Amino acid sequence: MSLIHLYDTTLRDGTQAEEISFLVADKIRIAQKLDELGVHYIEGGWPGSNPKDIAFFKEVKKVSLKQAKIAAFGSTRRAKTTPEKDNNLRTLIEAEPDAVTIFGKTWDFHVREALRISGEANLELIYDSLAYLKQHVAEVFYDAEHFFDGYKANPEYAIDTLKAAQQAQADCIVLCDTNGGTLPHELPAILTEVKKHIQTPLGIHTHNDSECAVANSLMAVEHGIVHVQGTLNGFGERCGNANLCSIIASLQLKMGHQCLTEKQLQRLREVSRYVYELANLVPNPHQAYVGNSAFAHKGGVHVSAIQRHPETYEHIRPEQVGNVTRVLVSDLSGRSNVLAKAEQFNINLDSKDPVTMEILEKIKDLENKGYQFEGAEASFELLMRRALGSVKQFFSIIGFRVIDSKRHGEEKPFSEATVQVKVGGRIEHTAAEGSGPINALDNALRKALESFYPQVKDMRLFDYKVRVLPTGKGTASITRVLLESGDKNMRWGTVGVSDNIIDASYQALVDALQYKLLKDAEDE
Ligand SMILES: CC(=O)SCCNC(=O)CCNC(=O)[C@H](O)C(C)(C)COP(=O)(O)OP(=O)(O)OC[C@H]1O[C@@H](n2cnc3c(N)ncnc32)[C@H](O)[C@@H]1OP(=O)(O)O
Ligand SMILES: CC(=O)C(=O)O
Repeated sequence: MSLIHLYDTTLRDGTQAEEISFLVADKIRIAQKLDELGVHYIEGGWPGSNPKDIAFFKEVKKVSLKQAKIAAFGSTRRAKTTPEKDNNLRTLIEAEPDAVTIFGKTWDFHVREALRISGEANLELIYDSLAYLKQHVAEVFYDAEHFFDGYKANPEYAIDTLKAAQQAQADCIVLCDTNGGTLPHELPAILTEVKKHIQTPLGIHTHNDSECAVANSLMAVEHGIVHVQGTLNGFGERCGNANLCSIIASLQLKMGHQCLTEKQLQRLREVSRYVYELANLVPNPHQAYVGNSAFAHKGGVHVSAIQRHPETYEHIRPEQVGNVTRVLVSDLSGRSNVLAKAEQFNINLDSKDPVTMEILEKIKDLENKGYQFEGAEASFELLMRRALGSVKQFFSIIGFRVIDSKRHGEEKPFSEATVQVKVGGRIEHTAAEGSGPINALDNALRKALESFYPQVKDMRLFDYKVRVLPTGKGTASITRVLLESGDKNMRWGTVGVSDNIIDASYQALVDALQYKLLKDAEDE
């Protein structure tokens, strides 16, 4: 199978997404990751747009990339000037990239309305901008903006614009579904027609407005396209660009195209998450191939089958893209879920052991009360170990009291908690203040335990989520609290449920502390 060139535009079209903006340093770090992943071209930005993008092209020269080529993006020249005098083309050349990509108009409607010039003048813009760039830059790509809409409106003119790019010796002509409205079944006939007129290698650049960006890209490859543009995680203008993570995995694992090495493909999830991290966005758990839920099995029937053979409910082996199989526990679980979790936690449990059924019934009962263990595996492990009688009672709480007072309108509320903790035969009675009642309780619990277990100081709270369960009881509703705690070695999730938010938080805090002490004791 032919080599498909992967062209990443996360740093350009990706930053056209509403919530995304990268610092220059972040752009450089992402470029390095993309290079390690093995993409062939990295579009770094539009130097004619802003100083940050100019700085990127300066800075990227200082890092040594293993194999990726850096591309700069811009448009054809402005109508009222010549290529030599056009500011945008000048900045593209001054950026000294390995490749330049410029977009031009294909759709006669855009030529009329957006550029307000004649069709003939637009053909000249395309031709002389590309021909000029070819004299200065090693590789020049042409993005035929709105190609599919333009072709549907006026096929002859759309093909003429591509011919102008071909005549100017563009190295690749990229057909863009700029508005993202094209559907996969439309592509084969259009591509067959294009290939009758154009011998220059063809590329594809799609947007996801009809949720078909990846499908359109794959269909295009199936019909002879050799260069695929997209962004990591599908970041991009409006609904986003074609998600390169999905494209790479499908091309390589399902369509037989060697884009990356096997080892590089195994880093797909890591790179996807790295880009989320630098974009300051929470990863989409349901993202194909690389998401947390992509190989997470919840239904008991599924879990039972994957334990017999993973392919029964997994379309690829998750480790091929650096992901892992996960088994979830919920009220949709059967014994297989419990047994799979026991194995994960190194707990010996037999399917015929009555405790297995007891644990399963307990989970279903707790889920019915509002508990959820998918984000609270530490609470679930404690539940299992408690059912088996195999967890040490590091401490017990005799009681707690939380006071939250605001004595007059302008005063900041004051929160204080007292707890009584018993460890062995000793009772510790402590009080602590906090920013709000939960924080005060957290502080008091830790303070009480620290004299017995100094390692509690290392524990940090990373996330605190409260969900009001829909009972229709207003402020008397049941709340579920999910905590994410951690130390220098790991992170763990715990859960509490109550019609009293402080009690729900208390349960999750106590589980978090118990789990920390349990894991530290195991390590010792
Ligand atoms: C499909 C895509 O995603 S293309 C990429 C879109 N990305 C961006 O626009 C982000 C970066 N853009 C920018 O920073 C700015 O828009 C700039 C610096 C490029 C241009 O800024 P301005 O000069 O103020 O123009 P403005 O943003 O209003 O854009 C309209 C101008 O672009 C021109 N233009 C649009 N497309 C093209 C094209 N393919 N070739 C030549 N000129 C074009 C229009 O004719 C118009 O020029 P005019 O005002 O002289 O008639
Ligand atoms: C070039 C480009 O980004 C587009 O047509 O969507």
